[in-house]
Order: sequence, then structure tokens, then C-alpha cells
Amino acid sequence: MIYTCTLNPSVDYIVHLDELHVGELNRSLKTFTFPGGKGINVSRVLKRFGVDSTALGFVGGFTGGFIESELRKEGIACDFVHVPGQTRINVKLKAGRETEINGEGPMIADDDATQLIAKVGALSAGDVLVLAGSAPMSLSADMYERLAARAVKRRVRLVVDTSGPALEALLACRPFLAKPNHHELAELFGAAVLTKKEIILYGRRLVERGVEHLIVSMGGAGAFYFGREATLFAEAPKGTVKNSVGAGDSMVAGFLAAWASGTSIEEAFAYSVAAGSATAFSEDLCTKEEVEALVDRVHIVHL
Ligand SMILES: Nc1ncnc2c1ncn2[C@@H]1O[C@H](COP(=O)(O)OP(=O)(O)O)[C@@H](O)[C@H]1O
Ligand SMILES: O=P(O)(O)OC[C@H]1O[C@](O)(COP(=O)(O)O)[C@@H](O)[C@@H]1O
Repeated sequence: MIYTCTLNPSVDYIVHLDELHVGELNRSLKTFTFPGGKGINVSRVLKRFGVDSTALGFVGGFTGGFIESELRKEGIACDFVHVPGQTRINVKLKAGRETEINGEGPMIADDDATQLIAKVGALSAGDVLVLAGSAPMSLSADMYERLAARAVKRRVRLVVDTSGPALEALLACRPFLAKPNHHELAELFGAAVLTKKEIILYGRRLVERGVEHLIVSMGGAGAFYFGREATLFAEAPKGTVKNSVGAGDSMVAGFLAAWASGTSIEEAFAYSVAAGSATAFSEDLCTKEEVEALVDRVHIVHL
């Protein structure tokens, strides 16, 4: 069974504008409202690929209610801890370039954190737990480590998509899959930007340190895969970007869905890149049909 854990879910409010005039009244051309947050996006994309998962995390207020009811409509099982505050709204402004304002998230009391840790403590050996996204500021800095420790004790496979010190701590738990983007990888190694050579060097180093499968995404420039058996590179297919929010989460879901169906690592990586790009080329997250129409255009290079 796959579980996704989103400590800080969001309602993603996508606003399209011709141009953004800072400090003036702007009127939108069209708007969209989606349930968001990294683990939640992974659950939504997995469902589109026919893979069931249970969404864990914290939700609260009318925004939390919206997320839960949208997920249930899509047939996704939810086992959230309900908190007294309000799930954040993340604003994504599309005016040529994408500008994002991600909220800080609600107060999480110690009792609520303990409840979530107990849910993870009840998972079974062989389950997959996706730990993804930022944590609300009120949570203790070691929340991810505490969840990972419980999961590892239960012999649960960890999938990690976060950044900064939380990513560093989770990488030490020998995750099954990690998917930093190149900025997050650079931050991990104390650099502002990385050349492709450096990405390869650091990617291989993380595999040596125990990460089983590592995908380093680079937006429109494609992605690297690092594993014990192979180092792969794929360019991203070209297309018109409509909304790249959730592209990274779609990669995680694409890799997991393909791996769960028993494909080769090369095929799982190609499917993952196609899923990321298909999401970037559509308004909401990718559909299975969109990914399958793109996957033949993903060419894998062995390094
Ligand atoms: N402009 C784009 N054109 C084509 N594919 C894209 C584009 N942006 C993202 N993607 C696809 O989505 C994947 C993840 O995107 P990225 O922006 O690196 O992730 P994250 O959202 O985690 O930062 C990329 O590896 C690529 O396959
Ligand atoms: O938890 P964070 O880092 O604030 O990110 C939350 C945001 O990330 C998303 O999950 C999208 O993530 P990606 O574009 O990296 O795939 C949005 O749905 C959400 O608004």
C-alpha cells in the first residue's frame, strides 16, 4: 500500500493574467482552484494511473474541507489529522512568468503531531510512505525525522521530496526514492547553482550514501536518474507550458506507478519525466493518456 504524507497541504489558487502590475489593481483572465501540496499531488496523479494510495497529513478549516472532499470525489482514501486552524491557500500567478506565494500553514499542536506519528507507526513492512513538501512553521524541526524513524522501524519504503535541513535528515534514512530539483541539490551541497558535471558528482555521492533511486529534476532542461546500476539522463519533451505546479510531484508518482507495475528502471524514469512534462503542459495535473502520448518522446541516455 502507498501512503502520502503532506504536513502542509494547500488549496492552490491559480490566477492567469495578461500582465502583472505590482501595486495596481489587476483583473484575472481565468482562475482555477485545486487541492494541492506535494503528497496530495502524488496521490492524485497515482489515482489517474490506476494506483491507490491513502493521503495522510494535517487539514483544517474550510480549505481543509475542500481538499478532503475533492480527494474523496476522485476516489482517494484520506486519513488526515484535523487541526483547529486553516489549511493555507497558495497563490500561483501566471502572467508570462510564474510567480508563487506559498502560505505558512496552520498551528499544529503537539497532540496533533503525535496522532500523525502514531498513524505512520501503524504502517506495515513493504508499504511505501511519501514524505513531501514543507512543514508548517509551528511543527518542531525534527518532525520529518520522527516520522521517518517510525517508518524505518516498520520496514516501510521511504520516498522523499522536500528541501533544506529536512531533506538532509531524510537522506540519511536511506530512502527508496528521493527527488530533489537541481536547486534543492545545490542547497544541500552549499552551492548557489550546479553544473551538470557537479550534479552527476553529487548525485552519485548520494547513492553511495544509501539513496536507492535518486531523480534530480531540472524543469524544462529534463532530469538525471542515479541508482546503483545506472546513471541516466533525459531531456524533457518540448511543448507549451500551461501550469508547471505539480510537475515534480507528477514525476514522483510516475516513477512509483511504473515501478509498482514491474517495469525496468529505465522505463520508470522515462514515465516519470513524461509525467512531469505532461503536467507542465496541462492546466491541472497530468492524466494517464497525456503521459502515454508523451513517453515515446522521452529519450534516455546512459552515462
Ligand atoms: N518547461 C517545461 N517543459 C517540459 N517539461 C517540464 C517543464 N517544466 C517541468 N517539466 C518536467 O517536469 C519535471 C519536474 O520539473 P521541476 O520543475 O524540475 O520539478 P519541481 O516542481 O519539483 O521543481 C522535469 O524534469 C520535466 O520532466
Ligand atoms: O510545501 P511547499 O514547499 O510550500 O510546496 C507546496 C506547493 O507545492 C506543490 O505541491 C507543487 O509542487 P511541485 O511543483 O514541486 O511539484 C503545490 O501544489 C503546492 O502549492
